[in-house]
Amino acid sequence: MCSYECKIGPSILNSDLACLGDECIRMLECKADYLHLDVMDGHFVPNITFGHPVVQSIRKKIGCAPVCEVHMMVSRPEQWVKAMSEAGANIYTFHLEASDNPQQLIKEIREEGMKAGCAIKPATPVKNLIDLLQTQMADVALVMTVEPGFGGQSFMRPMMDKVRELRKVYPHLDIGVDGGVGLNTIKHCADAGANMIVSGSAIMRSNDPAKVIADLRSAVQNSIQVASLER
Ligand SMILES: O=C(CO)[C@@H](O)[C@H](O)COP(=O)(O)O
Repeated sequence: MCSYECKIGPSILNSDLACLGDECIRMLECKADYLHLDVMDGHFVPNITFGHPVVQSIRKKIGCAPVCEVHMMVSRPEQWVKAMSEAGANIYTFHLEASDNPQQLIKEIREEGMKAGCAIKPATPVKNLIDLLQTQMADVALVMTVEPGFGGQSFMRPMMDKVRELRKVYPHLDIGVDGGVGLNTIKHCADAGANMIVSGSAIMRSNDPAKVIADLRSAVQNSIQVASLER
């Protein structure tokens, strides 16, 4: 048996932000496993979204059970750990490129009661992330499959080599992909070994988001099953 499970996390970046709370509820009703909340500061990436006050409002609206990952596309990610934990985030995913001391940051995130995720941009070698994980294990490794900053970009298939490499070294780790992931690209992600699937426009812009989520899930589950049989 494979020891990782498929989890689908809609990115709400491309939703109607005027009704963000309702959009989050809609995604959970469509059987999303978690919500992926894109936090951007206009410095680490050329776009601005929202911070911990909005995360707190979302938490109030959705209740305490649903899992929220905050994807911190910000410089100095260590400065928001406590605030995001108090706002109700469950997974705090920072960018390796943005942190001076990622080992320490992972410890601080856990001390605040959250899971720690570490993301890498397309130009960052996967070796940098593996080196970090060898010294300080994280809970989630997130491979960006677009340049972070905007939804609706094209999937970068060469990033699957990074996912494959991570899966080879860490058979039990939660490995995420983020950017341009939809029904046309999910098989590449699933076959490479990704199990946390962040998908924005493919879900949010569909007339039947529940079906997109179900189809993404079965693609990943099929690959997990095949991988189990090959072992
Ligand atoms: O973090 C990001 C972009 O920076 C992503 O979460 C996107 O928001 C995903 O949207 P799609 O590429 O799936 O439309």
